[in-house]
Amino acid sequence: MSFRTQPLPVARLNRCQLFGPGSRTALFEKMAKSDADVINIDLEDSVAPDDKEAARRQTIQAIRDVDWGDKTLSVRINGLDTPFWVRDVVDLLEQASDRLDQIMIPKAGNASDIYAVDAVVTAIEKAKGRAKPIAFEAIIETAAGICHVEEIAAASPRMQAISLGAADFAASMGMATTGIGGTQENYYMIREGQKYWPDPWHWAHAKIVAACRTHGVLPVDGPFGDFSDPDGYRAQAMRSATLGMVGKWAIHPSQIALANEVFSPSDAAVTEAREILAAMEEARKSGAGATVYKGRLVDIASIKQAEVIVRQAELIDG
Ligand SMILES: C[C@H](C(=O)SCCNC(=O)CCNC(=O)[C@H](O)C(C)(C)COP(=O)(O)OP(=O)(O)OC[C@H]1O[C@@H](n2cnc3c(N)ncnc32)[C@H](O)[C@@H]1OP(=O)(O)O)[C@@H](O)C(=O)O
Ligand SMILES: [Mg+2]
Repeated sequence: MSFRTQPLPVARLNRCQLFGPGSRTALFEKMAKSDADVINIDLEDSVAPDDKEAARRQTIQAIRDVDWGDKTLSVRINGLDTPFWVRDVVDLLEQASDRLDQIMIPKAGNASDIYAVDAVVTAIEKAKGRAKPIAFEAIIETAAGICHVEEIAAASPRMQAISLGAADFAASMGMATTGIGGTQENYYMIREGQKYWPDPWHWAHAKIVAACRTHGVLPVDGPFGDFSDPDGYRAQAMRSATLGMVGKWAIHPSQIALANEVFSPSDAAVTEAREILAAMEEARKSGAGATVYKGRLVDIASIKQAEVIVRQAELIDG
């Protein structure tokens, strides 16, 4: 292990991030009552330009008036290339209550983008004496963002999560698809007349996980646009969980249970993880560094793998 140990991310559940436009006030109570761990009220791409002012005002009101329970409450501001983002940040910090936990920065391209938002947020927090510091999450959804994902993850102590925004990412990369997440029709291999569809987002997901784990940030899978395809959503979520992601966005309430299912370790997985830890403790007592568990090698690395599962289970059990 490098001398620089790997920091742990914030200890909170992030299995499902439910999105809803700040312009659709009728959804706020439904979002608050949902089983999502994180709520993202959107001021960006699900809000039409003419509705930006009203969406911002309605969102600030909802942060104050709606009972969001113990959810992580996050607002996606507009991109730094728009005329809206500064006013989004200033009004959220000056007018919304301390219930707001997090700001989501879309289309993050480099550390300077995070720095710019951090400078504005920090100044207003100091001016207002805000007790609870605002956390940040960023979306990697451009070619620049994936190239600079590590500096983005390290750009501020406020950084708590990073997601892949598949639609904008595909557009920025010039990918020949209009799909949002999941396998893509023309991205296949063929062998002996059989088609096999690999995951076109795999490399970006893996790069985001590596940057996040290096800097103690939660890696999260972004949207899956076809909410009439639960199997496709679940398959994408399971691939992301296997790669080390901790959750996935829901762009429709029907996706919440799917995300919670995939990103909550099964009872069998938790039992196995605890048994592996017990087997390794026995090995340690006998002075061994490796042992056999159900016919498989387990060694000190297996402890860390098992601890990931047990930690997640303990977060869920509260
Ligand atoms: C692409 C990436 C993104 O930007 S994703 C994030 C931004 N997008 C959004 O926030 C979209 C969120 N979803 C919606 O706005 C809606 O779900 C919908 C437009 C997709 C569908 O709405 P609707 O037709 O009203 O849905 P239903 O009739 O099926 O609704 C059934 C029922 O559920 C309630 N509902 C609908 N949506 C939500 C929601 N988001 N949260 C809570 N409740 C919701 C609806 O009111 C109905 O309730 P009822 O049964 O009580 O009537 C991008 O960044 C990238 O990848 O680059
Ligand atoms: Mg986007």
